[in-house]
Amino acid sequence: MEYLLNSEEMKRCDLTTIEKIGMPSMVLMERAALSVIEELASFDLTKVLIVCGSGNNGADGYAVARLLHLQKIAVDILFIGNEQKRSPENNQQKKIAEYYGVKSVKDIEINQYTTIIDALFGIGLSRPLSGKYAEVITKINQMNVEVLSVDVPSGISADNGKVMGCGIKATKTVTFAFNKVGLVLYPGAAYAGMVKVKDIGITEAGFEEEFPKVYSYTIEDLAKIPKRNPYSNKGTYGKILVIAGSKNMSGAAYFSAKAAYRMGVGLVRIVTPEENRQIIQSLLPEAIVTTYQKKQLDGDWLMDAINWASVIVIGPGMGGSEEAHYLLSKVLSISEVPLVIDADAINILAKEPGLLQHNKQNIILTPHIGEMSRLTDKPISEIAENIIEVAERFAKEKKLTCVLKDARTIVTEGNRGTYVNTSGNDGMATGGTGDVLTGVIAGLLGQGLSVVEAARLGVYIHGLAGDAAAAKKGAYGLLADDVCEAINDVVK
Ligand SMILES: NC(=O)C1=CN([C@@H]2O[C@H](COP(=O)(O)OP(=O)(O)OC[C@H]3O[C@@H](n4cnc5c(N)ncnc54)[C@H](O)[C@@H]3O)[C@@H](O)[C@H]2O)[C@@H](O)CC1
Ligand SMILES: [K+]
Repeated sequence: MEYLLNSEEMKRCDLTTIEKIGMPSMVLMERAALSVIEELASFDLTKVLIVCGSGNNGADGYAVARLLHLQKIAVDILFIGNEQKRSPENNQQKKIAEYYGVKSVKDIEINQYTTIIDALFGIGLSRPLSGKYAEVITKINQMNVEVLSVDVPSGISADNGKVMGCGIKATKTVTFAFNKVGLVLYPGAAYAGMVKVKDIGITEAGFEEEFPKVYSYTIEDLAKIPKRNPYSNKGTYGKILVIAGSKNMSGAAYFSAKAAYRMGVGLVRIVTPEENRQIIQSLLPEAIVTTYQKKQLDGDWLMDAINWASVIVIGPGMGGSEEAHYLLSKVLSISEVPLVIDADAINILAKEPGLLQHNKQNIILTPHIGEMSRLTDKPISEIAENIIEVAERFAKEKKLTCVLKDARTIVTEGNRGTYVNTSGNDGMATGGTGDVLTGVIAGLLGQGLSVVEAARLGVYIHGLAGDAAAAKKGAYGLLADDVCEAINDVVK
């Protein structure tokens, strides 16, 4: 697990470390500068320019300049800011750098530098950039030179990854103590380049009682996958009912069901229109197939299927027909088991939110941004820009677990910690991968994970499977089936 801090949380942690724990600010800064030097090993240091602002991010820049200068590396400092507004540490670092004879310049000479170090703004950025700051950032971005950003690419909000007017496009960002939300969410993640989190002596002790709200998973979290039991049978690992597919649309049911099997469940039963029987049975003979015909929905078969299941997936490829509507309303009103609601079932809910009145607080809803836009009546751009807040508010209001799918998928119950997923790649932006996700989540539910844990871990595993598949086949031609097949590279 990795915490993702916002600037307020990081500032509080800095302050506690300095004032309560007693670690001197200048010691932290020296370690910060040394960690930047370590990460410069792969850069061409023939001639380095360090752009410094007037706060403590700029102070880090002066310290890096001095350390490089003392290693006999040619380095210039360009100060952009207000002399009167320098922080105490900035003044002190400037004085030390000047004592050792580090050179300052007044402007950037194009084509002179092989590396630029960006120490204009870090977590202290508080408003959009304009004037001389915007000018220098635009100039740096236009130069064909590698850039290392100190802590945060200047102009990117550490809170949410938004570009505040303009932002440095870094090759690498060296961030201190903990990763930041704004380096993980887009567009910030794209501006940050490769992100390295460096220990500078600030630890979780600095959180005191109040831990950061947002976090991500790392490979160690795979230990949360339930262990297999040597004394078990196929009923032990869950009975998953997948209500999916419509006439001419059988793939979604197949992907969801197959992913659940790949994730380790014992039994999967697919409920789908009669037209899909043959194709599903030949694609996935392991599945039990129950089919229905138009206008033949009533009857014991549906109750039997619902009562049989320990987990239900509903929606993939189901369409918006009367039958789909009937199935969803039945499941929502009768079922007591965890539900994964996706795709067409989400669109039905968007039109008829009253169907959620029977919500037994065991629902995982997995909208992508377009579906969330239909659910909330908000424009897609507004959702993309406020992805964490939108997911949290929706989950809290509807009392469910929301999996808001995007390049960085959010998983939240609304009031506790919020998960931001960092696994996965752009190859997964292809038809069917969402169906695979429902199967992975259902598989984890079937093996006993809580609703929110299955959602978080499912999203993480699904992304890792996408990464494993892309490593083998490349991102361009990735198919949902490749992601499905790669689940077992992740879960062994
Ligand atoms: N001892 C410490 O406090 C440590 C601080 N560290 C560094 O310090 C940074 C935080 O320092 P600060 O809190 O001083 O913040 P910054 O250095 O990020 O910037 C703050 C300054 O920029 C001004 N500012 C904000 N937005 C502006 C805008 N749009 N246009 C013009 N001016 C603007 C603020 O008024 C303030 O003067 C971290 O990102 C990190 O790099 C690290 O060295 C770790 C230790
Ligand atoms: K910076």
